[in-house]
Amino acid sequence: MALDVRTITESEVDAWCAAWDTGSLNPAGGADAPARRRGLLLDRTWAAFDGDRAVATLRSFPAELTLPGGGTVTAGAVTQVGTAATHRRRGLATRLVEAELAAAARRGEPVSVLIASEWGIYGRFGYGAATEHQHYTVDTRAARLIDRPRGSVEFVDRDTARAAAPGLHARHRAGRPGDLARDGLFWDRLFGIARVPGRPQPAPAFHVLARDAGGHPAGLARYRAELRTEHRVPAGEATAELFLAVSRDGALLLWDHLLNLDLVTTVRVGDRPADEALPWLLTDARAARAAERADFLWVRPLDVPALLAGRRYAAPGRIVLEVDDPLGFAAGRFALHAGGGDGSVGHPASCERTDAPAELALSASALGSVCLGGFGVGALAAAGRIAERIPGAAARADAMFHWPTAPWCSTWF
Ligand SMILES: CC(=O)SCCNC(=O)CCNC(=O)[C@H](O)C(C)(C)COP(=O)(O)OP(=O)(O)OC[C@H]1O[C@@H](n2cnc3c(N)ncnc32)[C@H](O)[C@@H]1OP(=O)(O)O
Repeated sequence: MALDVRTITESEVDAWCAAWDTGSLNPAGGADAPARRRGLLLDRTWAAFDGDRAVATLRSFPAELTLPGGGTVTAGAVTQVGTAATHRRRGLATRLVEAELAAAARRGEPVSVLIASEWGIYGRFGYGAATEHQHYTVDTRAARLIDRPRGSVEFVDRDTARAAAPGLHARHRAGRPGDLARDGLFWDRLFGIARVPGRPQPAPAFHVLARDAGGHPAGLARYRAELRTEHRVPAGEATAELFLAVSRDGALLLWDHLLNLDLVTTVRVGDRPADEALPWLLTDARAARAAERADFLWVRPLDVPALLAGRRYAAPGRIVLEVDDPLGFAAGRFALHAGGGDGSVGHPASCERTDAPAELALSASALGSVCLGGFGVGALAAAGRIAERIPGAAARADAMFHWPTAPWCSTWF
């Protein structure tokens, strides 16, 4: 029987959730059926059907993605891609991804984004790894901050923290390429107000709000502590589930709080940027150990002019790019011209289709990797993933595309 790929109706939500549970190998997910319905946009919730049985899933939602320089584009954020083990390697995920990409292009979304469960899956569809993250473990006995923080930190209840979070995050993401806007449901789930389907309810946690010397909110952390001893010497661990600082003072205040918790000798903070400031805030950077640095957000360009003209560039310049895209969305030759502006947040740019000779040739996936400034054009060219048609073009583009703030997306979806 032919396998049908289409968006679902309201009456198919339970079947879709069950198919995702099977595809993602989670036998416990079904218990959360009502919680799962929240956040599903039916016209963006796809399934492959074998007869009337859903056997593969994919859904998306619109999310604002910050570009270098603070501009934003609407991204189609793709998640819950899964195929039942009985139906794998029959092209179902391919059909779902391609259907979603075509729909995203019709909706006018310049990019599609996702978090890849495995590196090897999504490059073939034109996605490229664009941001990185890493986890930190800090030995509080060795960690001393270089400056005394100015301002204050107070414990707040969960609802106060929940109320402060969106405003702080909006300030944070304005200056951080690669981050995504978060909706109310995201925050409700993070604070344990709404259930995260298929996962245990988060354990209760402490919330601290940092205020700068002027009394303005500058940071927010949510953390839990596990106390234990080694030979009756305290050896507790604190783990921050949220560490959101919008200024140097905000970061110093939150670190000062966490690193000085009595009975705690280890502080863990996950999902930090590639250019995390913590080591530079310590008198001994080795007190903070980074681990598991890895790709996080993958970007798939769909509308190249909208994407490239939406960001700012570190250096002025002109470059003609030839983008190879077997699916067609991003294919073509594009003239990018960056210049002007006062340079304080990079140079604005124009980007349009051109017949001029190409200077650099790259796949849609490679463009996805370099478009936020995290991975260098030079590095990809050296690896043979970007081809120079004119000597020196990669170095020129590298200087333009590089961005001083590493792209970072700490938003799991
Ligand atoms: C954004 C997110 O949701 S990430 C979550 C992704 N989902 C998971 O990891 C859940 C477990 N895995 C699965 O459900 C499935 O294996 C999927 C969704 C990854 C792939 O589903 P399938 O329907 O089997 O994919 P499909 O048949 O379209 O395969 C397409 C191609 O990708 C390749 N491929 C599929 N999975 C992988 C993988 N894990 N690693 C490398 N290549 C892969 C296939 O070999 C195939 O290549 P080919 O055409 O050259 O033979």
